[in-house]
Amino acid sequence: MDEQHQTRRVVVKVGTSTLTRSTGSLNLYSMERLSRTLSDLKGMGHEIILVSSGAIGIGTGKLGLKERPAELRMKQAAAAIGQCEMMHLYDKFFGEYNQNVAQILLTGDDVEDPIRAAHLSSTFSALLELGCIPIVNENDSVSSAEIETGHAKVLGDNDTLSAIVAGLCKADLLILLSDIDGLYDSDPHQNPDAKLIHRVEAITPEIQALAGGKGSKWGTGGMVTKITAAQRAMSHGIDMVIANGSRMEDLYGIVAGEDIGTRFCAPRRD
Ligand SMILES: Nc1ncnc2c1ncn2[C@@H]1O[C@H](COP(=O)(O)OP(=O)(O)O)[C@@H](O)[C@H]1O
Ligand SMILES: N[C@@H](CCC(=O)OP(=O)(O)O)C(=O)O
Repeated sequence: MDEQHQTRRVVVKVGTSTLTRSTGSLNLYSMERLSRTLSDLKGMGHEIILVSSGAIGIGTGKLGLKERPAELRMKQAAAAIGQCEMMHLYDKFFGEYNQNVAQILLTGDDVEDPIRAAHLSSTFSALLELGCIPIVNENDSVSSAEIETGHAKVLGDNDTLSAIVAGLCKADLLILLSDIDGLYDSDPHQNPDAKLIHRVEAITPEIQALAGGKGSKWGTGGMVTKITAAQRAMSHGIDMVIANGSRMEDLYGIVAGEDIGTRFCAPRRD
């Protein structure tokens, strides 16, 4: 069977910058195309798990606030409002393509505790067996560690969470959709001559040193958390690709193994 037709278990992570516009309002176009493309990939026989950020951003937009709230309890409240809205929209968009979605909200404790992690892993496999698309986010409204910076924490951002989920689900591939084409040799928002790196075979200190912070007021973590996620995915034998969420059609080529974005290549498992 060639790679084009091989069934693959794919975790796709989408960032706030892809789901919301710079004004803070929802990017419905992007959400619809994401839902359609993932539904189509599933129709092609792939198993899909979506890790979606956006709860705080969407909640902030729904409340009509100009900025992400600074106060923790307000961020958690915004997450509770935004998560509900986000799942409502995913249910609607995926539903248009006859796909059932399921919500999974996680904290660091859930993935660190071996019993909870085992339950989680069985739930994922049951959902996939039922033909569902699980949609995962951090449980921001019950855990402060995930949305505060500077804490000792297991999760802390959805890039890391998506790599943990990929490991738990024994995925074949992790794709991080961002507002940028991949890892560059410096932050393109600071250096217009920055060059895209197509393949990374190992996370060296040189690669780590390339990563800068977030690109927009809605994002968190920037490339630093994406490199950490790559390291974790590779340690599970899973390739990770960073690609631009503004070109959802690229997902077909990435799943088929084409040279799109930046591919972090895990050592072969066989
Ligand atoms: N070396 C680099 N290559 C690419 N992007 C970088 C680099 N260093 C920092 N960045 C920044 O990382 C941003 C993407 O991360 P982030 O803002 O957290 O978005 P997301 O919501 O997709 O997680 C880019 O917009 C870019 O400004
Ligand atoms: N869990 C938070 C997002 C955390 C996060 O990592 O955001 P992002 O950098 O946009 O992927 C939320 O749903 O708002």
